[in-house]
Amino acid sequence: MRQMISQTKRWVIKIGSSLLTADGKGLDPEAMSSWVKQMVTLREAGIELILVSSGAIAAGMSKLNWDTRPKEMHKLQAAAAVGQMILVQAWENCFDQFNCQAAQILLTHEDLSDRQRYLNARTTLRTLVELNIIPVINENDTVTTDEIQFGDNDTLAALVANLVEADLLVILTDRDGMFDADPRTNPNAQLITETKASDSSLDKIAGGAGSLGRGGMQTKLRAARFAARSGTNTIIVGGKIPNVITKLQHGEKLGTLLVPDHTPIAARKQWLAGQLQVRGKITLDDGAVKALLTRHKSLLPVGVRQVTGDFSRGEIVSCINNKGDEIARGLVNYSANEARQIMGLASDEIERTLGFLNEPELIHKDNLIIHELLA
Ligand SMILES: Nc1ncnc2c1ncn2[C@@H]1O[C@H](COP(=O)(O)OP(=O)(O)O)[C@@H](O)[C@H]1O
Ligand SMILES: N[C@@H](CCC(=O)OP(=O)(O)O)C(=O)O
Repeated sequence: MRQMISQTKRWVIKIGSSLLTADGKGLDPEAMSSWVKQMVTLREAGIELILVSSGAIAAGMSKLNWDTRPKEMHKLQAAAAVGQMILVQAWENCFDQFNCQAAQILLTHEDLSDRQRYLNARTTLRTLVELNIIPVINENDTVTTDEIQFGDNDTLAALVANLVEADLLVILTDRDGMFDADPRTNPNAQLITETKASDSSLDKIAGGAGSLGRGGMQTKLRAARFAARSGTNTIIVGGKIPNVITKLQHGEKLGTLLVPDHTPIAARKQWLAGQLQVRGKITLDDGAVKALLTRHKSLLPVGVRQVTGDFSRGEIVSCINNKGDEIARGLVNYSANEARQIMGLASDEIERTLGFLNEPELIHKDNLIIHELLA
């Protein structure tokens, strides 16, 4: 299986805060330079590369002499604003040493949730990669709010992997990979070398973050599942292992490899599945559940029993069965109020009831993603 890694052509490499900062004492330029050296070699071997780098808040905290991570959003944002400059300068210096060009991209959730902005981001990234420039991505922390932030860069890296249809997502972190228990609390924990990203037994063993990072193993596992949607393999691995990137490229069995078990889903559905903000819920009757899950049909108003929440046409809603389990998610063709008026009706009654007809379906099958493909 690891030999397959040496055949891959497009990688997203994510480096976490806990790794980038030498124990919270600012950035670790030596480590950064060593990763850059390996990335440049990878690039020279014809592998396209995108870097997702955390560390702005940690670098800012160190510059401001703050010992503990603040809880308040505005202070985190101030630290990120200070730190992002330091971070990107440090990367620029490293890439410069190896005569390699890099570019900064700061993304917000909205850049990936709006279809037009998603397409723009994809084109820009592709252009940079074609120009042999290595994009260095971080979340645009200074302008995000609680509700819309990715929060952890594991999720961001996975959505970027979906965006560019990467073959491999490498998550470099401060542990050698994912262990069968949190190694902070269990010294006998064993490294998991390879499994399916969908393996549900992993849910129990992936714990939260250390003091600097945001997500811990939980968000790395979620990221691997997101990445699996575009057929992307994920390796969670220790960034301090000497020449770790080069070793992975040569097929060495390091870290935890999480493999997808689905064939890649179409780009539009990938985009849909990556949407984190659900605006409402639609409860389906049993017939509609079956039509969606087994016959891959569109959702018609006739199969709807209840509509909860306040959403507009074009927003994302969750489809639930009568037990409240989510079975699908999709882009809705009618607002919540309109959906309430037409639920239970045949499609040819929509126009008579509302006075207009957008579409005969409440959610078209092309805009619907069923639960097995959701995280
Ligand atoms: N099962 C597990 N295996 C490995 N590490 C785990 C596990 N559960 C929780 N962790 C914690 O996750 C931390 C890495 O995540 P995090 O602190 O968010 O780092 P990063 O900044 O690299 O994203 C590790 O330091 C470890 O303490
Ligand atoms: N965007 C933030 C990263 C958030 C974060 O802590 O992410 P991670 O260390 O990857 O869990 C920053 O640059 O500080």
